[in-house]
Amino acid sequence: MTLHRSWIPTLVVCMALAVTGGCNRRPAANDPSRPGRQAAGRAMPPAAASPKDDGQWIMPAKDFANTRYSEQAQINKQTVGRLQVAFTVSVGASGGQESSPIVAQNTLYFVSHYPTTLYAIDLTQPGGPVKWRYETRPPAAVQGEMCCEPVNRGPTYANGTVYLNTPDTRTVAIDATTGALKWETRLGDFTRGDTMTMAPFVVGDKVIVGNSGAEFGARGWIAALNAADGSIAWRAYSTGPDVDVKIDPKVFKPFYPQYKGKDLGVSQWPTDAWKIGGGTVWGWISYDPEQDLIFHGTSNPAPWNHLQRPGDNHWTNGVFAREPKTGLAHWFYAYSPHDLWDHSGVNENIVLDLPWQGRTRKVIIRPERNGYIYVLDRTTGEVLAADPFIHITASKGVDLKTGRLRFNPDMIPQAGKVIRGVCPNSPGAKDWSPSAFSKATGLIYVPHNNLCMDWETKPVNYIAGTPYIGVNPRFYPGQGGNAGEFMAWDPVGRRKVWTIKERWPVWGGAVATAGGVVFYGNLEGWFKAVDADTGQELWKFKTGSGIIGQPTTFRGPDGRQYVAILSGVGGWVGSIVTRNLDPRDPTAQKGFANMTGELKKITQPGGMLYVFALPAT
Ligand SMILES: O=C(O)c1cc(C(=O)O)c2c(n1)C(=O)C(=O)c1cc(C(=O)O)[nH]c1-2
Repeated sequence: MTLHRSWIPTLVVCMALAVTGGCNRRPAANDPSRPGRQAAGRAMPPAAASPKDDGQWIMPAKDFANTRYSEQAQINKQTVGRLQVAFTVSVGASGGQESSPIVAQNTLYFVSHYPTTLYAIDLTQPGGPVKWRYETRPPAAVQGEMCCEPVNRGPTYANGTVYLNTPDTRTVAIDATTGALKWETRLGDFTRGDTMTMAPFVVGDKVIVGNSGAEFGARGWIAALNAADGSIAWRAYSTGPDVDVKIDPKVFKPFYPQYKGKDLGVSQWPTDAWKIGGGTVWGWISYDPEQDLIFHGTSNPAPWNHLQRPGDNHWTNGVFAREPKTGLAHWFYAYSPHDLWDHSGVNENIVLDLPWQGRTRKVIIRPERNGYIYVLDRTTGEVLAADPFIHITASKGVDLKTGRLRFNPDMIPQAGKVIRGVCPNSPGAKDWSPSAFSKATGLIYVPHNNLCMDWETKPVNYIAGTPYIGVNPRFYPGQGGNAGEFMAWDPVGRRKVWTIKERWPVWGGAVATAGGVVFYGNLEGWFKAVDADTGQELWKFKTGSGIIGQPTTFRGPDGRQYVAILSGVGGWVGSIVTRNLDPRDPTAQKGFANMTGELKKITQPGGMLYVFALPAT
């Protein structure tokens, strides 16, 4: 663990006070439950987007603001060392387990890797028996249509219904009590590379979902289904004419001039290339109830080989603010216009009110794949800051006047040349693995990577339903040799506060709690609790397989606090293990096999839910 210099005095004081538990008590002014909390000089989500914790965890990101913060504090810095397994449940499938275990009405729900089964676990009974399971049974052929394994990022709960997506593009609504199917809606054609892995996001009476498949030339979209019957309320594409993108000039007011003009989703592409141009919506969605706007990312343009698609490739690799009821876009910002490196822009946008130059700004904060942590004004899409959080060679910063990423001219891929030392690589400084924001510390906890690559472009033809990439990449760890990190970032001071170096990319999510503890897992299978202020390791448990899941924490029917995590290596980073790939081809696993051969010796496939609690007294 590396502690940044400015925090060393605090740590020394903390260590001196440790006997009295001094550092665990926050000053009253910092109490997140205190009225007027926005004025405390630290970032804070708006109360409507992150209401007081009721002990449940009904959506993967915990709340509309995407904080992944729990006010449960039974498990805290003093007690966490006594955490033990309360029960385990087999997932019934191996392959990457990315689902969050969500909790509503004394039932825990999660979705397995393919064959994508939804489980309901009874929390009122000892040992967590399975109440019911719902098998979605996607066709086996879909497994070959997914870039990074047929993973699933979890179910979501609203008003007595559990919603999930299937790899073959169905959104399914299940009665939360009985496990009976309420409705299912098919949204695409997986034989043409249209698939789904993301967790649905419910706002009011709309279930909002998006597709995967940019690596197969799928055209990206986000859609809202009516919760009552699954009918499609609207669908907005990430490429093509304004009418398809749901851009209406009367409503769409982007901050920067490069987003103004008619049908830029057509003109910023070679003829017809937008039809197979990616921009899928496979990541996280957040919501600001004050403005009644959702924020969602769009993935990389297809193919990865940028020589085949001159132009800014609107509206890929950016973030849209949209009305949840109509889908109409209010603003857009592109993190990586004319993407060079598969810097798929779908990471979480955490909704915060941030003290900024003497006033409070309404922002979203976004740790981005290209290596910068962005602060955007969420009312306009203006970039307030874009600070690097890892060593970057691929670009030279973001021009805050124009909002444009400044590519490093020495690194621009050319035909017939291998570009070496590109940092970050294509999974980026941070892939989908979601961060947590703590209302207690005001810090953002970011699971991320430290990876670089060599990149060789080669022409590729589009053949529906087959990979459409056009690059031979080769990945390796970045500066220092550690391929992953887990860091605490101060959004007000705009600096790393501490960081924990991990040998492998950190591919799972994080949870922060009022107990001053942060949880995350690593690819070796260790599930860890660290001190939210200092990063000091407080507890760890070795699960049966590498962890790429999202932890959650909740209050059980017995009044005790529980922490849940799915273990099960896989996803892009772990498919060398689950698919038993041959590491002698350095470009296999889309470049990862060059560095993940050893992972096969360290962990094995296998899916298991682990639920931890303090010993009952
Ligand atoms: O552009 C896309 O459509 C798309 C989809 C997915 C996915 O749905 O899993 C991933 C990616 N891209 C991607 O770029 C990526 O790094 C990635 C990692 C993973 C994973 O589960 O480990 N999925 C995906």
